[in-house]
Amino acid sequence: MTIQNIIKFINTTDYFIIFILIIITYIFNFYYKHFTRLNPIPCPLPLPFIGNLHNLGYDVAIFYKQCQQKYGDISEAILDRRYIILSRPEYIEKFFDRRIFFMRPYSQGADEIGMYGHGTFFNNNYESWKHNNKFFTDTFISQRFIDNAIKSTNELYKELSNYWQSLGNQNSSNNSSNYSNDNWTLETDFSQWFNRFTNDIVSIISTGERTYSIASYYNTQSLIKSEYSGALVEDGDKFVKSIVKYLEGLVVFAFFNPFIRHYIPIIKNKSNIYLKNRDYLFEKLDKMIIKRRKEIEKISANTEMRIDMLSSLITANTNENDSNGEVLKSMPDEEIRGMLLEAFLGGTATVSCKFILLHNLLYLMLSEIDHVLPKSIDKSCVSYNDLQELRYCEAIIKEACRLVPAVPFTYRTITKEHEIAGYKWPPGTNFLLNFLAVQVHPEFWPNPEVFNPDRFYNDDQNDKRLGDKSAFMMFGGGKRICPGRMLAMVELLLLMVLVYENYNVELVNKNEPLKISSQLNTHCKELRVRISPRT
Ligand code: HEM
Repeated sequence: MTIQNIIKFINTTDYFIIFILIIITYIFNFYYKHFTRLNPIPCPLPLPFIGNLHNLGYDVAIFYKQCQQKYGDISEAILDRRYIILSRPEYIEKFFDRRIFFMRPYSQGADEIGMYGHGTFFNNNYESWKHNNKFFTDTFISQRFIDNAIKSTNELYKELSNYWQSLGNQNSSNNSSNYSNDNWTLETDFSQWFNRFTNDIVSIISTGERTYSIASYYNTQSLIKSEYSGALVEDGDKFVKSIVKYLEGLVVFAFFNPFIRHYIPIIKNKSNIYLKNRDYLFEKLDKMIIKRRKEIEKISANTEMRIDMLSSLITANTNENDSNGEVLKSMPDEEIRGMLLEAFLGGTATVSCKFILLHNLLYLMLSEIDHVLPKSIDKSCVSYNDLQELRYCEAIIKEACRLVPAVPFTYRTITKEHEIAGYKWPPGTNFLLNFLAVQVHPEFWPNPEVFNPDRFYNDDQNDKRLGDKSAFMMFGGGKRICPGRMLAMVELLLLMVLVYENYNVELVNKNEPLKISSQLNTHCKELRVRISPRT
């Protein structure tokens, strides 16, 4: 009997029964594999097809923290694959060994969204990662770039301050008859300003060009418009929104398996929106590269090059030979785009999120700022050395980051057998390093939920655990430690000096919980504050 004849004999009920049998076999196989897996670790029960995706909820980091609370310092979850969740410093320590290059789990989603294999974060090719990482490190840690960042932050702050003053005056003149130029109040959303501020700064440092994104936010709030052309400002607004959207989409591409992304209607639609946003963003970054390439071609050999990462990336290796005398290839545009993308992703929401959560202990913060940088000195001359003296302010930043990490977890995959947390794991096992849970672990932090910067200030506290690098991982660790860490700290300290010295900033709604959510990084959705000049 031919297959066609067999098909003729099968009716609708038979098809239905076959379908049900396939599903039952799949479910049986799924749970068989689950209950006979190597090193079974306590975990929430996964469901066929979706694993533990239904447990993720809106906040991924909270889910991992709950795993620690419910199942202990080692637990596991099935997302696009099995992840072992490590929530104790000793378990994580191994991944911070600077001699080992740990890979990140391969992710088809990261490939689809255009990050896999480029830049550093999702790059598992050691040679290419090393090359790119050196670029980031040279850029963001060199004194020349840091000085440029300080200068640009000062200049941009002046612009921000003018916008606040203008908005404050517009609002106060409407609402009160006895206001004056230095006696105004502005109620506004801090998170919108600083997402844009840090985007503008990272753009200046990375590309030498502004995105005009703070001007764009000012225009949406003000009757008087900024001096920049409408098109530039609109472009800046679209750009910063697209960076934030790209970051938001990363979680869908990193953790949802391809079947769900491609075939489940609501998620498929969302994924398509993120892919469209990727296309816009990549086109924009490509245009920046082409423009700068053309500018560089016109610059004569004797002229000094502008200090920005894009120029360095474009001119890298040109006219140079390797140790064997071979002419080195310059970096392809696709690779440069990957590096720019990571700089924008790393520099936009992470720094701003941290900055806007620094309200606590304002009084102590201000007295240190006034002591190190007396009010009389011109803040636009603040040097890197001055900032290093702000030790209490730095402790505040660290403590805020301990409680609400800007990056609440990271991940690694192993390529050789390793013993971790008392179990032997085969190559290919994926691990989640659960920073959020470790940084409030009661065995390592006394009164973990209490905000107390003294933990990072009092050197003589003699608390051995503070010396344990894996109990506090603001910037991760090992070879893959954040290359933007120095820039991030400088920017945070400088913004603290500039904003809090000159303005009274108070929360509009002191009792309202913070509107934050964590995907791959923590994002502050809104923070309503009341700003007025400090006299
Ligand atoms: C407060 C601000 C910031 C925080 C808290 C932060 C934190 C982190 C953390 C925890 C990681 C993961 C490290 C690991 O896997 O061990 C990371 C990676 C990274 N960060 Fe940052 N970051 C910040 C700002 C920045 C800035 C300003 C940039 C660049 C402009 C940047 C660029 C990167 C890059 C490229 C990586 C990937 C490194 C790799 O995998 O080799 N970050 N960051």
